[in-house]
Amino acid sequence: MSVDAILTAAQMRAAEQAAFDAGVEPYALMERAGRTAADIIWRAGHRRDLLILCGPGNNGGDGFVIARVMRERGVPVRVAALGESRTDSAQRAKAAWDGPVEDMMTAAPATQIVDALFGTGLSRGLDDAVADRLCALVNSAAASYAVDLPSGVESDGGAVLSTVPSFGVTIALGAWKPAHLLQPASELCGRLILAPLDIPLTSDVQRLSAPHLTMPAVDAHKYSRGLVAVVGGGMAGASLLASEAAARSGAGVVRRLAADIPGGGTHAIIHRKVMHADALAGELDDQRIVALLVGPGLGLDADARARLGVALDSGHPLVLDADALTLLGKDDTLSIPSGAILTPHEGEFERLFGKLPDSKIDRARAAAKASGAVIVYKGADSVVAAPDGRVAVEGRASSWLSTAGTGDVLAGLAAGRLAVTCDPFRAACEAVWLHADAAWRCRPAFVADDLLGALPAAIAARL
Ligand SMILES: NC(=O)C1=CN([C@@H]2O[C@H](COP(=O)(O)OP(=O)(O)OC[C@H]3O[C@@H](n4cnc5c(N)ncnc54)[C@H](O)[C@@H]3O)[C@@H](O)[C@H]2O)[C@@H](O)CC1
Ligand SMILES: Nc1ncnc2c1ncn2[C@@H]1O[C@H](COP(=O)(O)OP(=O)(O)O)[C@@H](O)[C@H]1O
Ligand SMILES: [K+]
Repeated sequence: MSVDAILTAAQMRAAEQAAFDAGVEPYALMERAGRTAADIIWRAGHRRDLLILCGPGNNGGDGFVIARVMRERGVPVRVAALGESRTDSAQRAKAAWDGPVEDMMTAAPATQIVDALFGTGLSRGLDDAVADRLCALVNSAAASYAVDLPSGVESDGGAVLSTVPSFGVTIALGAWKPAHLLQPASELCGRLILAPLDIPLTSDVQRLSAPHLTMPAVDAHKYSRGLVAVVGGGMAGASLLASEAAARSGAGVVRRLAADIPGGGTHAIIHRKVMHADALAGELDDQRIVALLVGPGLGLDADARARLGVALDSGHPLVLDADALTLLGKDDTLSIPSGAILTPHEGEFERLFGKLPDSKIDRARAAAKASGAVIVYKGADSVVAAPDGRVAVEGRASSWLSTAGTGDVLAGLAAGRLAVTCDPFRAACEAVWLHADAAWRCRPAFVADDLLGALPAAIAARL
């Protein structure tokens, strides 16, 4: 059973149903969910007074269980409901709570508030008056907890369907849901805590987990650790950042192929002067290259187009970023080689694949399937998708990453990890993780260059 699995509402319902079919009693599962959530709230809030808001479905049922368990522990608990409990389990949970039930719309505030109004069953936004009341109660509390999901967020896509306050903690029941990691919902969840329910889960969508990296082999040499080639273009800085990241990624050699030779920078990077596409073809005729990065600073002119064409024809495992993606998006004669890693941001993604429907996870997966490439769909939430359907979601990167050049660092890192692992999906996942970790290590207001210095520590932490 994976602690990283991300399930849609339908998959979660199917997992619950499978547990019921295997003999688990539905109400026993609600008791388990409520007790586990209560333990988490107890550890965070102790005996501070608590108001629990219970909705009409099973999320509300969880709320009644939490109320009973917390009161048994001596916490001053009040319960306020929104409508009548409609499911058998929720009715049982309510019947087991022998205290008063207030009306949510008139209940007085409390030091701690628990939102057990709606979870994965939400079908539309909350009515305005209910959403406003939820916001007022959460905003006036010292601590707030959302049970499974903040009420008003759409579980599968992370959309916000009505006004939703920011919670201190969201307790994911049984498994992560896409909304815990996808924006804009993720931002409103606060700290994420998983409450395991011990039921079998299956999903090929996972929360991006910390990679297990290894030291170079005892008999490693620079070529056995992988030669990365980086194709440069009109904007030197971008391919330099990418080359520097590749050089700190664990790869053995980095060779930058561009028309300029920079004066400074890391001397370990080999710069080869390549004035035109034909010369590039000659440089790429080297079987020791195990990862080739094209795109950062490439440019969009005819020469850039010609360099990209040569790179695509080279047969080397590719990482395509930035201008390479823009050129691919507008030139029908170019096609995405299967097995490549593509690292589009939102604009590049749309230029390449059009406006696809559904969640960011669905869009990334559809693009990976259609192109045969690994897609790193970047942004405040980054989704890595493989053509075979595997998906990893990184929902919690530092928003300070939204600065020029950080994407070039990611692309270089992806090329470096590709050279080390020879596995595009794994390399992409490792790169996204290390990039996000390096960003946290840089704290606020860093520039892309600062990420480079943080990469060795990010790697060391994963050995
Ligand atoms: N099956 C079970 O026993 C378990 C369920 N779990 C909990 O159950 C939740 C899912 O339960 P449900 O499927 O009952 O769904 P919810 O409790 O999320 O809500 C569903 C109910 O709300 C109504 N509704 C939806 N949107 C509304 C809106 N905007 N305004 C007013 N009413 C609205 C629906 O018609 C339905 O009656 C999970 O999020 C989780 O908290 C967990 O306790 C695990 C065990
Ligand atoms: N708000 C944000 N929160 C977290 N990460 C972000 C945010 N905005 C951008 N990023 C990350 O920063 C990087 C930016 O890449 P990109 O848009 O290609 O920039 P550039 O081309 O300037 O290098 C990506 O890894 C992206 O996922
Ligand atoms: K909730």
